[in-house]
Amino acid sequence: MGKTADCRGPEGRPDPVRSFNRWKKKHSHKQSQKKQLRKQLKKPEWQVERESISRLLQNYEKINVNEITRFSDFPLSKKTLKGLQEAQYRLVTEIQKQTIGLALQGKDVLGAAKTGSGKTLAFLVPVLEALYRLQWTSTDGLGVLIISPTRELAYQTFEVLRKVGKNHDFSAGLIIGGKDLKHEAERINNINILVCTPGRLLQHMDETICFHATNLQMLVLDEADRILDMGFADTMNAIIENLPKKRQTLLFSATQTKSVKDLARLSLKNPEYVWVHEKAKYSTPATLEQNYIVCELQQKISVLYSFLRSHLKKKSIVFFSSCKEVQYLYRVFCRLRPGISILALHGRQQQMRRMEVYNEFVRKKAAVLFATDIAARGLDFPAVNWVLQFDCPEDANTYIHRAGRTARYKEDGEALLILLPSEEKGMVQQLLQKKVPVKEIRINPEKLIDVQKKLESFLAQDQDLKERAQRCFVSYIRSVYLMKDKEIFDVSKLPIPEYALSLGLAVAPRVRFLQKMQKQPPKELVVSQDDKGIEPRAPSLTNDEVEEFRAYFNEKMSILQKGGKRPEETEYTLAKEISDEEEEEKEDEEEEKEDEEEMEEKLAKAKESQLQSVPGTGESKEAPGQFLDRDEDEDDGHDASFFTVKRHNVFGLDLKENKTPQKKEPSKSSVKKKLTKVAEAKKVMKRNFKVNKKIMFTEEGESVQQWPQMQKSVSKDAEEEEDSTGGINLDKAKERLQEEDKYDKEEYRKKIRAKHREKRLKEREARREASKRQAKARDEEEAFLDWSDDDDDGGFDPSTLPDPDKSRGSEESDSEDTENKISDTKKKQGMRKRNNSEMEDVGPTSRNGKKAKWETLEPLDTGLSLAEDEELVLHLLKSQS
Ligand SMILES: Nc1ncnc2c1ncn2[C@@H]1O[C@H](COP(=O)(O)OP(=O)(O)OP(=O)(O)O)[C@@H](O)[C@H]1O
Repeated sequence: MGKTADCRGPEGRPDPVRSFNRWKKKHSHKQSQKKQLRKQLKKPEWQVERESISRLLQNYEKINVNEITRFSDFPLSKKTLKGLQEAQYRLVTEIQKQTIGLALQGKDVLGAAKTGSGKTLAFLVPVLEALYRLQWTSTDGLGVLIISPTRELAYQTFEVLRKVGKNHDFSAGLIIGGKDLKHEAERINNINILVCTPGRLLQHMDETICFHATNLQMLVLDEADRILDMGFADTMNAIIENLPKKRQTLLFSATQTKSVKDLARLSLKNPEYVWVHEKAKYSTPATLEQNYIVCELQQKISVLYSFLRSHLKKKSIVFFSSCKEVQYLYRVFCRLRPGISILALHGRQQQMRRMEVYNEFVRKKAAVLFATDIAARGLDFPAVNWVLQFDCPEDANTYIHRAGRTARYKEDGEALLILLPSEEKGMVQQLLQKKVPVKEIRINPEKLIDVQKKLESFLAQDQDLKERAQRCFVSYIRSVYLMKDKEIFDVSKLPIPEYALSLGLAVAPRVRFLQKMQKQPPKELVVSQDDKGIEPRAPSLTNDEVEEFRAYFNEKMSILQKGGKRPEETEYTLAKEISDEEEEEKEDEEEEKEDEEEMEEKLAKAKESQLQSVPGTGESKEAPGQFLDRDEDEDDGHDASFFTVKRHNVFGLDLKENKTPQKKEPSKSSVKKKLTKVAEAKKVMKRNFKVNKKIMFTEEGESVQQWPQMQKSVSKDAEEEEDSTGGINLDKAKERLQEEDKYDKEEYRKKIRAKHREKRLKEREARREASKRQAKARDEEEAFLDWSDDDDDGGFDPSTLPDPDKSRGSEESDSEDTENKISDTKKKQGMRKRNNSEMEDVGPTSRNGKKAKWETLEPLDTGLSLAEDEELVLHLLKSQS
C-alpha cells in the first residue's frame, strides 16, 4: 500500500514521472545484474571455480550444526550437492549433521553412531569436498585413501562414491584382493580416491613400483575399530608408515575404538569425538526388535530349519561362527528344500562368486543368506527382515554389527540370537551392559521340525557330504575352544556326541585337542575368577611361545615366498558358499595360501591376548571381534587328519603339558634349534642312530651295499676327520659331494663308452655278413652277364629279365669294404671270357655302361605272363646248354 501511495500525485492519481523513475531504477538494477552475470559467464571456468571455492571456505567457519537439516545447508560444491540430490539424499542424518561440518573444517574426526545411520556419506561428502577445494586432478595422484575391512564393504563404499561423486572429475578406484594385481598396478597411479582393503593396499605399496601416497590429503578408516584391532595390526602399521604425517584422518564405526594407543598410531591431531548415540538409551536402532532363544546345541539345526519354513516370504541373514559350518549347512539345507532360496557368502569363495552372491542377495526380495562374520560389518543389503545369529557372537560388539544388517535407516527389522544354556548368562549380561535390549522368547515345541534323520540319510548316501559334516563339527568345536571369553564359551560343556548326531554323523569325529584338554587339570584351562577382567584368549601364552609361533610362521612364510607365493591379504575375508564343484576345487587349491593368513591372524590374536593380560598397557578390554573369520582359513579340509588340530600348541594348551613352563630355556635358543635342520641332524648324529642297510649279492657271490649308497670317492682324511669331530662340517661335506659327483660322472662315461663299443662291433659283424651274401649273389649275376655278352645273334633278349642292377644299386652305396670285397671276389672267381684290359677299363663304369645299353633296348613283348616268360627262359637256357 505504502508504495502505491508514493507514486500518486496530489490528486490521488498515479504520478507518471515518479512511476517512470521507479521503473527506470529497477530496470537499470536488473541490467547491471545481467551484465555482471554475463561478465561472470565470460570468466574461465577455473576462475569461477576458484571464486566459489573461496566463498565455500569462508562459509566453513560459519557452519552451525543446529541450523542444519539438509545437505544444502552445508557449504558444499554444486557438483556434490547435485550428486546427492540425484541419489535422493536431501535430509541429513544425525551423524552426517554432526561430522560433515567438522571434517570440512579440516579436523580429524572420530565418528560413532548406530548401525545403518548413514556414516558412509558422513565421510564421503568431506572426501569429495577436500579434493574439490584443492582442484585435484589425475596428475596429482592419490589424494584420499578409504580403507575398509572387507572386500564387499569396500565395493559397497565405492559404489556409493561413484553415485554421489559422479559430477566431479576425480578418478576413483577399487583395490581389493582376488583381482589381477598387474591390471590394478597399471591403473593405480592415476587414481585420486582409492577405496581398498588393507592387505591389497600394502601389497601395492610393496610391489607396484610407481605407487606412492606422498600427496595424500585424507585417510578414512571405515569400521575403524576393526581395522585397528590386532587382526590388521602389522598390515596397518606398515601402511601408516607409508603415509605422510600431514593429512586429515577420519575414523568411523558403530562401535568406535577408544584405545588411546590406536589413535596414537594414527598420529591424530586434537581429534573431534562425535558419539551421536552416546546418551541414547540403547546402542542399537530403535526400530530393531531383538530376541533370543535358548536351546541345546543338538537342536539348533532343527530350529533353523523350522525358522526358515515359517519365514518363506522374508529376507534373512543367518550368521555362523565358521566357514565350514556355512559350507556344510548350506549344502544340507539346499537338499532339505525349505522352499526359499538359499545363498552363502564366505571367505573361501572366489572373488567373482562373492560378488555374484552379494549382488544376488541385494536383488532378492525373499531369500536367506548363510554367512560368516565377513558379512557382519557395514554391508547395506536392502530390506532385510531378519538377522538370525545361529552361533553366539564372540562379543557384544560383534552382536551389534551382525544385528545391524537389518533395521537400517528408519526401516524395521528383527534379530534373533540362538544361545546355548551355557552361553546365556554371560552373553545376555554383556549385551545388557552394552545397552542392547534383548528379550528371551521360547520355541514352540510343536512347530519344531526335526531334520536329524534326513541329514543322516543324506550322509549315508554321500561321502563328500559326510566329510563336510565332520569338518563342520571340528570347526565349530574349535571355534568355541578359541573364543576369548571363557565365561561364555566353555567347550567342556558342549554335548559332543549329541551335536555330532544332529549333524547327521553317527559317530563324533575325534578331536585331539579336546582329548588333551580333558587330560589336563581344569585350573590350567579356565582362568581363575580374579583374572577374569583381563582374561586373554590363551591365558598361558608366554613370550617364548609367541616367539616360537612367530618363528614357525616366518619359516612357513619364507618357504611360501621361495615358491613364488606372496602373503595375500590379511583382511578378514568374506563368508562362503559352494555352488559348483569347479569353484570348490579352486577354493581347495587356495587353502594353503589361506592357511598362511590364518597363522598371521592367530599370531595377532595371541599377541593381543598377551597385551590384554598385561595390566596397564592401555589396551581396551573390548578389543573388537578378532576371531571373526578365524575358521575361514582353516586347512583341515585337505588333510586326511582333519579331525586333529595341527599346531595346537600355538594356543597354549599343549605347552601347558610342560608342568614348569616358566623354567624353560630362554626362548631364542629353542627357536633357533627349531629353525635349523642342521642342528637337528647333529642332534640325531650324536645319538648314534644306525640306518638299516640293504645288501645284494652278485652272481659271483660278492656283496654290494645298495642302501645307504656307499661313498666311492671318499678320501681317508675326510672319514677320519668326520669321526673325530662327530658333527657335520658343511664345507667338507660339500667337497666330498663334489668328489662323489665327479666319480659318478666318470663311471657313467665309462659305461657309455663300453656300450658304444659293443654297438660298433655288432654293426661291423652285421656288415660282414651282408657283404658275404652280396658277393655270392653277384657271382651268379656276373656269370650270367658274361654269357649274354657273348651272345651276339640276339636269340634271347635279357631285358625281359629283372634288372639285376636295380638291386645292386642299393648295395653300391654300402661301405668301401664291401666294394673292395666284391671286386676281390670278381677277380678270384674269374671272368673267364673277359680279357685283362677290359677289366681295367670297365671296372664299375663298364657295368654302368652295360646298364645304359640295356635301358636303350626295347623290351620284347612275348604276349605271355611273367610266369610263362620265366618258363620260356628256362626252357631256352636248357636248350642252349
Ligand atoms: N541422508 C540420508 N538420506 C537418506 N538415506 C540415507 C542417508 N544417509 C544414509 N542413508 C541410507 O541409509 C542406509 C545406511 O547407511 P550407511 O550404510 O551409511 O550406514 P552406516 O552407519 O555406515 O551403517 P553400518 O554401521 O552398518 O556400517 C543406506 O541405505 C543409505 O543409503
